[in-house]
Amino acid sequence: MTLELVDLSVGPGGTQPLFPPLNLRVRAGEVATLMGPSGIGKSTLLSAIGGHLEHGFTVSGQVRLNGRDMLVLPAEARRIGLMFQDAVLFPHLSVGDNLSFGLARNVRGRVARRAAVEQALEQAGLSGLYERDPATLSGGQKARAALMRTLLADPEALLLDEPFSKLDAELRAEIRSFAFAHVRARQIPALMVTHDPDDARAANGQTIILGSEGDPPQAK
Ligand SMILES: Nc1ncnc2c1ncn2[C@@H]1O[C@H](COP(=O)(O)OP(=O)(O)OP(=O)(O)O)[C@@H](O)[C@H]1O
Repeated sequence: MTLELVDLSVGPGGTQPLFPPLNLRVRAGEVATLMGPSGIGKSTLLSAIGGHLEHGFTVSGQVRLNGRDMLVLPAEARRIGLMFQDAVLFPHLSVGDNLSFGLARNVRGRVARRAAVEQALEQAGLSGLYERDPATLSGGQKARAALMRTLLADPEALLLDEPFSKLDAELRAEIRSFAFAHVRARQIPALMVTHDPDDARAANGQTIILGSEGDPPQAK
């Protein structure tokens, strides 16, 4: 699986794009890192790729996943998973029901769905916590559960928007390697926005600096 961005640019409609057209090819199992000054448009770019661009923004160029053009598809048809720093578990659902919510629709039947969630909980080191109230989980457990919920949808690419920035240093390293290990095991391409050079080093893929050609970020 490969994620390709071809001359991709994004901007508020009717004005200059936020950054020069971007060309990028992220290979299967690679975590590519996207860095750049605040306000340059990193999160907006991820939203365009995932299909969650806010009203009023326009996108030009192409997003190709396994050769298929994504920009013509609605977000739910793109099979692109998103993990961001404020990813929270739904407070009114148990931990297991949170994961079940993410589970791909093609897993049918109560028993099969329960088994898939139990297996995911085990992979995330959360065995036995199906019925738990998410509020009672530790920060690391919550982060692993949120990532598992995203992965259970069986995405063909993963977008990470500063997903570790609210975790302390030790947890950050743990959750980071957990996330990257899953990207490698599933052989999906991943694109991560971060301000932390340690994240980029750990990702060990390409690093793209938006706005590195001297273009000033747009005024906020
Ligand atoms: N809903 C919105 N309406 C209008 N402008 C917006 C909206 N969301 C973002 N912007 C503007 O678009 C530009 C890009 O924002 P974006 O959040 O993508 O930047 P970023 O590079 O991810 O920044 P940071 O590193 O601070 O998260 C900024 O100038 C921002 O003010």
